[in-house]
Amino acid sequence: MKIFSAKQIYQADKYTIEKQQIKSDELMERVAIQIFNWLHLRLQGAPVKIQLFCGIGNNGGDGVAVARHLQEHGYAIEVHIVNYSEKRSDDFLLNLNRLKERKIWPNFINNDSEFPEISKEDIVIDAIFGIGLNRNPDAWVVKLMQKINTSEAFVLAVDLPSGLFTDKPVKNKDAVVKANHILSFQTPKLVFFLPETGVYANQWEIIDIGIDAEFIANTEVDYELISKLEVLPTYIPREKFAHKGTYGHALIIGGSYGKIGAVQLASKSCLRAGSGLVTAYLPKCGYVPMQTAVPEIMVLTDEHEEFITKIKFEITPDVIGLGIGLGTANETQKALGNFLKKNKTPLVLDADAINILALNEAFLKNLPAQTVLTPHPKELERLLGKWKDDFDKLKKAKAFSKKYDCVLVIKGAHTITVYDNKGYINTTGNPGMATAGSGDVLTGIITGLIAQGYGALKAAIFGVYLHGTSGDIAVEKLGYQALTASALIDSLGNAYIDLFKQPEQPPQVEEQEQQ
Ligand SMILES: NC(=O)C1=CN([C@@H]2O[C@H](COP(=O)(O)OP(=O)(O)OC[C@H]3O[C@@H](n4cnc5c(N)ncnc54)[C@H](O)[C@@H]3O)[C@@H](O)[C@H]2O)[C@@H](O)CC1
Ligand SMILES: Nc1ncnc2c1ncn2[C@@H]1O[C@H](COP(=O)(O)OP(=O)(O)O)[C@@H](O)[C@H]1O
Ligand SMILES: [K+]
Repeated sequence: MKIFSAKQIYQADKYTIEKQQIKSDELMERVAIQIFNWLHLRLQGAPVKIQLFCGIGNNGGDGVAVARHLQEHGYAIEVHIVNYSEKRSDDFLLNLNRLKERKIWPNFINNDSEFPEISKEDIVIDAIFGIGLNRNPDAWVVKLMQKINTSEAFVLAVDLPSGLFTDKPVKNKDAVVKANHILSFQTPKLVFFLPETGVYANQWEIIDIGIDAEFIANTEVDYELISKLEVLPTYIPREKFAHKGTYGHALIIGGSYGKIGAVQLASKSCLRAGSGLVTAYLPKCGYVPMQTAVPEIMVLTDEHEEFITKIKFEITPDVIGLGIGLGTANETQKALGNFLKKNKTPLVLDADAINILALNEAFLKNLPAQTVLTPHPKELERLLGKWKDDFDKLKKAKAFSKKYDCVLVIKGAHTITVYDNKGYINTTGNPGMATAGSGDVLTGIITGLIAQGYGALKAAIFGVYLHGTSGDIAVEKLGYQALTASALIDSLGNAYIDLFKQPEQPPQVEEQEQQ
C-alpha cells in the first residue's frame, strides 16, 4: 500500500473531487459516515458519553459532521470547538451550520479556563488537527491535549492524532494526542511507523473514502507499506522437477569463541528459508557444535581456533551471509578487507561485518552491487553517524544506499528496507522478537532467499516480512516473553503456508447513511 505525503493527499482529494464531480463537503460526508459506522457497530447505541473535540479546519469539520450522525442515532454527545484560529474552513462552517439547524449547540473553547471535565468512561473523538498542522499548537491547546491524554478515556483520532505532523518530527512531546485508535483516510501516514512518533499511534485502520483509483495507481511515492498483498507476487513457487541445485548454495560466514550459536541460527534459518545447500564457515572451535546441532549443514573452518583470520574457500556459493557472531579482532577485520577486494558473490552483511565496515570506511567501495546490510539501530548509527530525528535518519539512510548501491534494512518494530530513494515498511512482527538471535535468523532468511534466485531488494523485503510473520505465529503459542530466535525458525514453514491463507473478512455494515 502506498503511503502518501500530505501534499499528495491534498492532490488526491482535489483530483477526486474534480473527476467524480462532487463537492468537497461530500468527501467530508463520506468520512463522517464511515467514522459513524465504525463507532455505531461497536457501541450499538450504548449510553456512553462521547466528547468530540473539533478544530476549525477540515479535520474539525469531519468531527462536527460525525457529531450530527451520532446525535441522529440518539448518542449522548458533547461537541467542543477548539477555537485555535479565526480561519475556519468552508466545509467546517457548513457542517457547523448543519449542527445548529438541528439545535445542537457546541461549546467553544478559547483558553484553558474553558476545558470540560473528561471522565475515563467517556469516549473522546480527536478532530482538533489533521494533516494541515503546520506549526506548533498554542500553549493552551497543548494543555487540552494533556488533559485528554491523562483522562484515561478511550481516544479515537480522526485521520491522525492531533499534533502529529505528517512529514516532519514532533519537537514538543507533550503537544500530541495519544490515540488508542486512529481512523486514517485512504492511506496510513509515515509517522505511524517511525519509532519517535509511532508511540502516539497505537492502532490504526484505513477508511476508504473513494479516492480515485487511477490517481493512487499513477502516483509515485517515497514509502510503501508491505503486507501480504505486496509480497505474494514475488513468491517463487517450487518446480516439480527441481533438485537441490535448483535452489542455490548459501555460505554463512561468522562466529567466534562463545558466539557459535549465532551461526547455527543463521544457517538453520537459511536452510528453512529454502536454500538448496548451506555451508557454514567458522573458526575451528565451531566445527563440532555446528556439525552436531545442524546435520544438514556442511562446515568449513578457518585455521584459527577462536576467530576468523582468513576468508578463503574452494566452493562457489551463490550468496554469502556474513558477520553474525564474527567479532572485530584485528585479524578478522583484515580478513574481511582482503575478502571484499576479490569477492564478486552477492552479500548479506550483518552485525560485526557492519561494525567492521563502520571502522574501515575504505572497505565500503568494494561491496558488490546491491549488497544487503541489516543493521539494528546501534549498528546503523555506527554506519551513518548520529541523526537528529527519524526523518534525518531516513534521509541519511537513502543517501548511504545510493552512494554504495546497497539495500539497507533498518531493523526495528517496523523494519524499513531502503533502496534507491524508496522505503518499504514492514507490517509483521511483534515485541516478542526483541530477543537474542532474532537478527541472526533474519540474516539467514534473506541469504536463503537470494540463494533461491530472489533479487537482493525482493529478498530483503520478503525476508523481513516472513521473519515478522514467523514471530506473529510463534507468539500465538508462546507469548511475548518466551519467544526465542529458535522458535522463529520453527515457525518459518507456517509463515510460508500463511502466505496462501485468505484474510478474514471484516463484518459488513448494512446501513447506508445519508444526511
Ligand atoms: N477535501 C479534503 O481536503 C478532505 C479533508 N479531510 C480532513 O481534512 C483534514 C485536513 O484539513 P485542513 O487542511 O483544513 O487542516 P487541519 O484541519 O488539519 O488544520 C486546520 C488549519 O489550522 C491551521 N493550523 C495549522 N497548524 C496550526 C497551529 N499550530 N495552530 C493554529 N492553527 C494551525 C492551518 O492553516 C490548517 O489549515 C484532514 O486531516 C482530514 O481530516 C477530510 O474531510 C476528507 C476530505
Ligand atoms: N518490538 C519489535 N517489534 C517487531 N520486531 C522486532 C521488535 N524488536 C525487535 N524486532 C526484530 O527482531 C530483530 C532483532 O535483530 P537484532 O537486534 O539484530 O538481534 P540480534 O543481534 O540479537 O540477533 C530485528 O529483525 C527486529 O526487526
Ligand atoms: K485528529
